[in-house]
Amino acid sequence: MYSLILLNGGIGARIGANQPKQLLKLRGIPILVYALIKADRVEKIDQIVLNYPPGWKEAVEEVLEDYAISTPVALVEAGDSRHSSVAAMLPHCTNDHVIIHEAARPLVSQENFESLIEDEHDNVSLMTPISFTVAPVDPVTHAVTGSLERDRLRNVQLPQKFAKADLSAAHEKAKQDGKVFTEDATLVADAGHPVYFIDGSDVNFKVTTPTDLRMAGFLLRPEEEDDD
Ligand SMILES: C[C@](O)(CO)[C@H](O)COP(=O)(O)O
Repeated sequence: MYSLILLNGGIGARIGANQPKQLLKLRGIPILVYALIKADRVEKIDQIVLNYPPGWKEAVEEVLEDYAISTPVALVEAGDSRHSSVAAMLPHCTNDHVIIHEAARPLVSQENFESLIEDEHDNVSLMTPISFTVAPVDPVTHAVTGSLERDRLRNVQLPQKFAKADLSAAHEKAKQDGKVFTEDATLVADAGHPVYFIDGSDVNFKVTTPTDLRMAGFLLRPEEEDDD
């Protein structure tokens, strides 16, 4: 069985709302609820560890009361970084295998979770091929400093699954080395544990900007409004 670490602790500054973006409503439902509902349907997830931005515990508790999520949910206050949040949530996980997802990806599907679980490897991330070009640059001088081979790059998505022992050891190592990562697949791989990717889906994008918010509202099918 799997514990789901559901990252919900950001304040979503890039959206410019007066509340964390994951509490904003899309088609009448808080963004956070879409991922909760999908995870709740996955038979092999028997625990959800959910964090909340400091000061927003009651608001998140109200959301949980309003939607009938049957999987037990443990609430943990978010740290001041993604690293510290994941590290603080890990000890609450009751299983040896964990899945990490983020509330800001409301278009995740039940199949996304299940394809990870079905994969034979312990440490696996959804990823998609890149359809554009990524260039290394010097952000100060605006000089282009090289080139990257597109076939050897992937857009890292969540959800991801990990052996809890590998994830804990990798977090400890990153802390000791003073290294910062923007997600956990590269953090675990950097610590020397094998990590693999399987195909994600373009639809499972992260809602970061006001434009993303509009696109997500457009793509969320009315069928999903009936799920609560
Ligand atoms: C985890 C992530 O969504 C992978 O694509 C991304 O790195 C998150 O970035 P953020 O700046 O923490 O929103």
